[in-house]
Amino acid sequence: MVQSFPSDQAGLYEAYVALGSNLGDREQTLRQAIEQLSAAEGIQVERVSDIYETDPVGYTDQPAFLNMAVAIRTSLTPDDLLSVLFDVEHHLGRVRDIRFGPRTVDLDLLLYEGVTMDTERLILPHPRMMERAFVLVPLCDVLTMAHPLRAAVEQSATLACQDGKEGIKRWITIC
Ligand SMILES: Nc1ncnc2c1ncn2[C@@H]1O[C@H](COP(=O)(O)OP(=O)(O)OP(=O)(O)O)[C@@H](O)[C@H]1O
Ligand SMILES: Nc1nc2c(c(=O)[nH]1)N=C(CO)CN2
Repeated sequence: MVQSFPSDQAGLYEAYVALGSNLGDREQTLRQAIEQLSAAEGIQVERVSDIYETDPVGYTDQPAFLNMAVAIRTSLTPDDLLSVLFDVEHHLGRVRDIRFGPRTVDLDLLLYEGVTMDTERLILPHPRMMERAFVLVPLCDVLTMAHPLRAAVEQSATLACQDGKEGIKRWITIC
């Protein structure tokens, strides 16, 4: 089921995207990904998190990641937005082989307004976001104070970090 809620800017919806990279020049790749998102029709990048260096989670025999998140406004539907994320991954050389394995870049759609959906191609909110400090800590940077999920995200991020399962350190402060 898809639910949509009115946005405060006509025709533009608020969405949050997580980015990760652990192959090649990770920082440059993340910056290129954000440039490509900004250049895409129907997408405005509103806020950019700091970049964090994080221990690999899940499949651990791989290099450390750089992770970050962005808040965007978009006129695209969730499905069309996901297609843009796939295009950016493809342009930046993402090859899909090992699930949870190393990648030049990974872009996940975390939240799109108040939409909840569960299709074969797209699940919203992202099904694994609340258990991943490498997602939640950067997300806290770009969620506004007014966002209804902010307190829950902050609490989960704190717990995920305290558990000590995920080493995460601020790598570069963007602004
Ligand atoms: N919210 C979402 N954002 C991105 N991809 C999603 C989402 N929901 C479902 N998918 C689907 O998940 C599939 C696998 O995505 P991907 O290769 O990025 O997984 P992964 O990065 O290895 O693992 P994870 O999804 O846990 O980050 C994609 O083909 C996509 O269709
Ligand atoms: N630290 C970290 N670990 C991961 C990451 C990631 O982006 N950062 N992505 C994964 C697959 O989605 C699996 N594990």
